[in-house]
Amino acid sequence: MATGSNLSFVLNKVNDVEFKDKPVPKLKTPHEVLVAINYTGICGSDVHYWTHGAIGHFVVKAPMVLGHESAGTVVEVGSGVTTLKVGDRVALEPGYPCRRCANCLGGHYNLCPEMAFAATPPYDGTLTGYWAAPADFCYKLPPTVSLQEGALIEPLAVGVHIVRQAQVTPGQSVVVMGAGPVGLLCAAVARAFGATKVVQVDIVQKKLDFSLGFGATHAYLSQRVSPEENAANIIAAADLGGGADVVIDASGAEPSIQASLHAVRIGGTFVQAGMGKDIINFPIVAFCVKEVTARGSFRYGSGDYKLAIELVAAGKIDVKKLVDGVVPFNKAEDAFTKVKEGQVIKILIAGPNEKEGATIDTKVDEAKLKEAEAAKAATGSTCC
Ligand SMILES: NC(=O)c1ccc[n+]([C@@H]2O[C@H](COP(=O)([O-])OP(=O)(O)OC[C@H]3O[C@@H](n4cnc5c(N)ncnc54)[C@H](O)[C@@H]3O)[C@@H](O)[C@H]2O)c1
Ligand SMILES: OC[C@H](O)C(O)[C@@H](O)CO
Repeated sequence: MATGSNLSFVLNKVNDVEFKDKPVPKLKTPHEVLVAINYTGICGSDVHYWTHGAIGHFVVKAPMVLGHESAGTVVEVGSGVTTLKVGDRVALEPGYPCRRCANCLGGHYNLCPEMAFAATPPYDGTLTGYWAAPADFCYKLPPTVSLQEGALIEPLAVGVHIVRQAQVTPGQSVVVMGAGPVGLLCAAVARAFGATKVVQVDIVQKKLDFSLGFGATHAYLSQRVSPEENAANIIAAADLGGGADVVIDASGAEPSIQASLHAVRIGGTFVQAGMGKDIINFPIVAFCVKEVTARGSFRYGSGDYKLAIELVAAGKIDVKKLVDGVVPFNKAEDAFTKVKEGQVIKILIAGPNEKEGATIDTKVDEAKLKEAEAAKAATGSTCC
């Protein structure tokens, strides 16, 4: 049961946020659980809604709670829930599809037109005390994965989906345009999938310096030259021969999308994940004569959260390295400012019922950890 406050971080309108105590949500079906939010990361989209009030046709027309990168602890379970119990620590998948349309039934629920996604207007987000959600969209964290890592499963699942769209296989070369959280995670996932050369590209040197200790094997600082020249430099920097097997755009920037089509090899794959300008100039002839396979990538779908958790549990991706700090709930606006100013890669906001100033995650249960290690030794599995 909920025993704390349901203080929420609400965006009223552009550059106008406030803390509001809202009623604790009620379970709407027997298949839902109530989760006390422990930690929430800030996504670029949260900051964009705060500073611009809209992303594309999603417009903030009424006050909306921000946040969708969260992990928490189950405090109540509906009568039909068999997979979770009170006390379980979970990563929240924050978008709820209709489960009935052709996309949902065809296995692509992330493309559901009826998707109710947290902190995408008109739906409230997870920077709140308690969150009611379908149990099957709450993923139990293995004892070896902390709640702070749990809050990073959402952006990692974005990276997993992108690299799956790219169909990266062992031994391939991958170029990732952009070294923000999404690009960094794409590079790390590509390495975990067996890519042997992963080139991170950005316009900010300090982001590239970080990338080399995270997922990338090579880094390239994009220059103010033509896209063809930047592509040639990328190819030379990592000795990619005729070009990269896969190029992922995680920047949304027009010059980087153009360079992508010149950096990919003949017959290679290009995935567009960055979301910048709606309309850009695209090097259509390079795309055509190389017979490039091009795919989009949107959020995450079947199996992406599960794999993201596996990658963290197995020690393949150390998401903690992305976290620059943890702030108490009442410092949420400062945290948003730090992200807006580019001072941090990721900053976590503790839930309103976490101890004031909580900066250290102590939620790993030692007994459960030993139990899991024994199970892992017996089965080779890393999952809960
Ligand atoms: N497809 C999806 O489901 C999905 C999900 C989350 C985010 N996104 C999008 O993915 C992109 C990355 O997200 P993020 O949170 O990492 O954002 P971010 O803004 O932190 O990262 C973008 C990076 O691109 C770099 N960049 C800008 N111009 C560049 C250029 N010409 N060449 C190379 N790099 C350049 C920036 O310096 C920055 O580091 C954004 O466009 C975001 O909207 C997409
Ligand atoms: O991680 C998923 C993305 O941040 C969301 O799609 C965002 O744009 C909100 O709608």
